[in-house]
Amino acid sequence: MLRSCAARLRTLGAGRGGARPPAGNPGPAQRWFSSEKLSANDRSLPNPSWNKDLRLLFEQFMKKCEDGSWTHMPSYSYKNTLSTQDFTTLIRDGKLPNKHLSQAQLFTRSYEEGLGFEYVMFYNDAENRTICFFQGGPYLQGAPGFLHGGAISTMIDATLGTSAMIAVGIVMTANLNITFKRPIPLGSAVVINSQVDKIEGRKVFVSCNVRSADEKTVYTEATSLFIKLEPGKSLT
Ligand SMILES: CCCCCCCCCCCCCCCC(=O)SCCNC(=O)CCNC(=O)[C@H](O)C(C)(C)COP(=O)(O)OP(=O)(O)OC[C@H]1O[C@@H](n2cnc3c(N)ncnc32)[C@H](O)[C@@H]1OP(=O)(O)O
Repeated sequence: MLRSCAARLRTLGAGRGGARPPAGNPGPAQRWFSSEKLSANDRSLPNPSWNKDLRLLFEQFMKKCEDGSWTHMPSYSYKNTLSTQDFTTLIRDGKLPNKHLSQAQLFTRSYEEGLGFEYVMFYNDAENRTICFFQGGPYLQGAPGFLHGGAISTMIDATLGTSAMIAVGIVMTANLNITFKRPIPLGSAVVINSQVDKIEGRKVFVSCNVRSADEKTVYTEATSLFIKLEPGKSLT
């Protein structure tokens, strides 16, 4: 099952809004999410810290991958990989601190198993949607017993950013507007349901809500603007 989802994922191009790479010439989006070489380190698969709800949601959506309507997205810590090289090559910015880059890894994958961000994302091509199932661990506490607002904002940014990247290629967050409606209990599984609302030139408008696993409680709502990066343009 895992293999069939990964195979479908590899057919995704650099994005609907952008040009798809020619066959046999994988584009950057394929490399970020492809499980070809790194599957042993895939952090989006269940581990013992996942609670019952997170496992159930994962299993439900892996089943939905079987008919090709949804795609499971592998996820890695991106320690000094091709992905970050793609990014630095794209923006051609000599001022990037290479000394730190050698130690860099993806923020949301930098905690030990169960302590920080445990999550998995699935993507629906026809509906333009990315869904993230997320369980915040004990190191992400804000108010006692609840998830820190910055932690949920991080996962919202990551989910919306993934939606935007699938749509157009490499993007950065230009703005992110969040309404916190209810606090999220630490250790509970939540569903971040995002969609691309509109693409205007390099601007990608995306939105999401965050609900409890049973969908009864709406915790958070957000809208965001991502900008597709212009090759060769310095950002600093
Ligand atoms: C990447 C490889 C990793 C691979 C691994 C994969 C990992 C799996 C994925 C996880 C996903 C993570 C997602 C996290 C994503 C971040 O965390 S990004 C970090 C936070 N964001 C930043 O640091 C961005 C800082 N800002 C900037 O660098 C620049 O302002 C931007 C956003 C790149 C835009 O700069 P620019 O390309 O020069 O664009 P610019 O020409 O100024 O504006 C273009 C248009 O957008 C409009 N615009 C720009 N900014 C705004 C704004 N704030 N409000 C409204 N309009 C705006 C302009 O008015 C203009 O409009 P038009 O005149 O065309 O109508």
